[in-house]
Amino acid sequence: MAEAAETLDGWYCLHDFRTVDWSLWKALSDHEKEEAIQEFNSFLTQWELIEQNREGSYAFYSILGQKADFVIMSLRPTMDELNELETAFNKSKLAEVTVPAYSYVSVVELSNYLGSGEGDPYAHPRVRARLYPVLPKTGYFCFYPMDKKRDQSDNWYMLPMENRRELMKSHGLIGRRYAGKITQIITGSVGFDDWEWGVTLFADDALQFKKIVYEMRFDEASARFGEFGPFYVGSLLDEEKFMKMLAV
Ligand code: VOV
Repeated sequence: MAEAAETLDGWYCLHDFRTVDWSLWKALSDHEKEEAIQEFNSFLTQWELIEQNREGSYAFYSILGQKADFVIMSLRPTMDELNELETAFNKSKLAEVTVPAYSYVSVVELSNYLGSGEGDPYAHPRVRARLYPVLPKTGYFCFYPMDKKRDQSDNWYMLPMENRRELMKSHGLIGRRYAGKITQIITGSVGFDDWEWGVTLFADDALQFKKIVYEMRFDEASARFGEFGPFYVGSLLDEEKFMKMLAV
């Protein structure tokens, strides 16, 4: 049996994609619309406070195309907290006019392919900053789930550790060329959701998503072993932009 990579696991993660039912939204009175927006803004204030207290983090983006209208990505120390957050939103006035479009459950993950360093990795400030991150508020967001292949001839899980390490090293070198342009959050989802990882990318130039994903397609770790789910891409939202989006 090939040696399993060891993972360091950080905050739990929920990507919650919603579509607005515009007919329902338009049918609300101005007062009801105002109430729904105020209630949602109070969620945003809560999430910001939690982020400032380093008890979790969030990202709020509109989604381009027909797959969804917006996404709330949330990080919390436990799945229970994510469950509470999701239920609280579901009970809100705004949720009444949205339809669930897609969701993804995972946990922030780092592997030991490129070494685990000295001592307790969970005590290391640089590791902690990656396992318990403040999600960037860049202009653009991209999310997709992915697997590593388990075919007869190309089975990632049957490769010796040493080979996988070499492949991840090459993957990491490509990634490093995007330093300052893209921040990646890799979340593991084996046992939690339908794919093995969630890939969330943040950038101020949306074109960099295309560039990195394309470049990685030529790298063996992705070229031979990567299998990909649906892609979601969109722009940063805040109270003001969301109000503009909802204005009818
Ligand atoms: C933005 C840049 C970037 C950088 C610097 C980077 C670096 C690294 C390193 C150093 C490592 C290994 C150690 C660790 O930290 O876990 C990883 C790990 C991983 N990556 Fe990555 N990745 C990037 C970006 C990046 C992208 C764009 C993708 C999607 C691939 C594509 O084809 O669409 C991806 C995927 C992954 C995955 C699924 C894993 C886990 C694989 C596993 O088998 O465990 N990743 N990644």
